[in-house]
Amino acid sequence: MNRLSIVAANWKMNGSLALVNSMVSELNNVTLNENVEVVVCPSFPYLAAFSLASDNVNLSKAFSLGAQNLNEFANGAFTGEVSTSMLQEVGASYVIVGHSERRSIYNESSVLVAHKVKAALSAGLKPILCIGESEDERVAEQTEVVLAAQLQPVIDEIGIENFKNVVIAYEPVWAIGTGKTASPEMAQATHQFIREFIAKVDENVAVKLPLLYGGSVNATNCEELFAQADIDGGLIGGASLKAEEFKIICSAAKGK
Ligand SMILES: O=C[C@H](O)COP(=O)(O)O
Repeated sequence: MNRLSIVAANWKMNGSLALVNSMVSELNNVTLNENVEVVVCPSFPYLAAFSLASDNVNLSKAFSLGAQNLNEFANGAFTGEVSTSMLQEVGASYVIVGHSERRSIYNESSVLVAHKVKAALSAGLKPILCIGESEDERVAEQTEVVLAAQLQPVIDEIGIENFKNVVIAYEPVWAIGTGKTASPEMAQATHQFIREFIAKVDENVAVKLPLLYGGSVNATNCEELFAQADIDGGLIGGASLKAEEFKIICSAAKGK
């Protein structure tokens, strides 16, 4: 099938220059399976340092740099914001968009998320588009409705053909940072729904789309999760800050 698997580290508002340097040298020793890419997304101030440290050790091209957010405008009076060209200039090639923490804490709507996805793509950055339901929504059996409502504005904004440069991360909100991972079967069923949702619009795009799982992935549960037919790696929070554990997770990913 030849579908890329991706393990993406979302450091959130954690980390330090020391972690950047130690992580780069640890990652330099990881053996990845074929067709696997690892993306590290530290906070904005550490992007350039990560780039430089990777260049210094000549880190394999299978390791990429990503940002955790972007502004949808090219430049201007947006204090505290960061543009796509700035991200590119410091070496980022991916950017996380629509993480549930941005949606809930910073009130980012699915329409704004769609604009950010478009801005990322226009600048040649690959968006890692996060979608996921809350615990109440799952209990109310609204998961599929919620996911469809998060995906549709992006499809409308960028057109399905542009999903060939998009990565989707399914992260059930109730599993993020809680230690409550979705069971591999539950995660697989939801990933299958997402792939079929995209396939209804374009089957070729759906087959190649990397679908990552996020939510309390760790060294113990990663193998079983990544073995599921529609799970193409993970978006890793807490466990991505511990080099030894993150290395195990990276090695568990296999291209499909
Ligand atoms: O972006 C990463 C996710 O929010 C998962 O975080 P976690 O692995 O700490 O649960």
